[in-house]
Amino acid sequence: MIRVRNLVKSYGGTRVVDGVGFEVAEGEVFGLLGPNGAGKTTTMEMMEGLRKPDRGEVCLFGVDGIRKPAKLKEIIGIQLQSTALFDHLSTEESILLYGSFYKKMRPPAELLRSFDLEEKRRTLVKHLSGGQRQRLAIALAVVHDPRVIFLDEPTTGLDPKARRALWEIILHLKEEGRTLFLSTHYMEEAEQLCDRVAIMDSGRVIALDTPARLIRQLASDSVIEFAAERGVSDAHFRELEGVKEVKRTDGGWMLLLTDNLRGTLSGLIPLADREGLVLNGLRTRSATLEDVFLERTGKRLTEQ
Ligand SMILES: Nc1ncnc2c1ncn2[C@@H]1O[C@H](COP(=O)(O)OP(=O)(O)OP(=O)(O)O)[C@@H](O)[C@H]1O
Repeated sequence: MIRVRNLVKSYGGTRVVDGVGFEVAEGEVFGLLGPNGAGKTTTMEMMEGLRKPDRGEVCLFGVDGIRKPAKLKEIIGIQLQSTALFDHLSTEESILLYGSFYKKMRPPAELLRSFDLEEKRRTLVKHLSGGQRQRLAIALAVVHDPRVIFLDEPTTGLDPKARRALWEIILHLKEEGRTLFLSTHYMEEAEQLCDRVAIMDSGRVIALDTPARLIRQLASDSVIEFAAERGVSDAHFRELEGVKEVKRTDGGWMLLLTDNLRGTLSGLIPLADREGLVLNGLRTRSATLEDVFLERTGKRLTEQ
């Protein structure tokens, strides 16, 4: 089990991690979800023994991560936001090199197979695609068969196909019984992969539960979005049947959070006619983790 208690880290008088704590069970996929700068990487690096917290406790499977960071090395695998790969080594040579850093090593052929890199065995790292590089970075993180794997925004910058391929790999690592700890700012990724998520904002955990329970706790189950137009006051929208909240995002969207999609829509159309609203980009969707973040912080996790 992983136990983190009251982690605190400041830079130049600013607390970037401000009393973070949670527990992660063995075999769980646990996600840290939050916008850029929320403190996800700093939290993870303190858990990995790479940064020293000002205060707090980290215990991973009985190892005190703060006092005994060297002991952590054999039980954790880390894929950093930009794992340093050697461009002039082949995929297989990279695996052999990283394996030589540890007491125990998984057979390279098995790793190449599970990460779908068999055909790229002799290919130099510099010739790999973004998705292949990322798969190699994770293969290198598990070369010594660790119990816990840390993945820092593993799919950032990948196209949807490569992202899905990586999700398969992450779920396979879970099936092998490993504990996975990942950070992401993609709510869909957190919903798909994580058993539980801690949502972070400004150095604090503002919500922690399974994605389904977090979404269920919302007052509204559906969202109506359209391009916001000036001139119509929010009060008009608040009066529509079912509307629980009205938000305008920095990106120029109007969001109506409702527990009665049909009722709100049937009031919205006549309102638009009356007020001369165009309702550009009108769409409806079920509530997501994005809305959990929005409800708790008043901000959007990712601007569209
Ligand atoms: N070594 C450092 N010195 C000073 N400030 C730092 C340092 N490392 C991180 N920070 C600041 O701490 C805050 C949290 O950064 P962190 O990288 O943990 O956030 P994050 O949630 O992982 O964001 P991202 O998704 O961008 O990686 C940011 O404001 C960042 O600028």
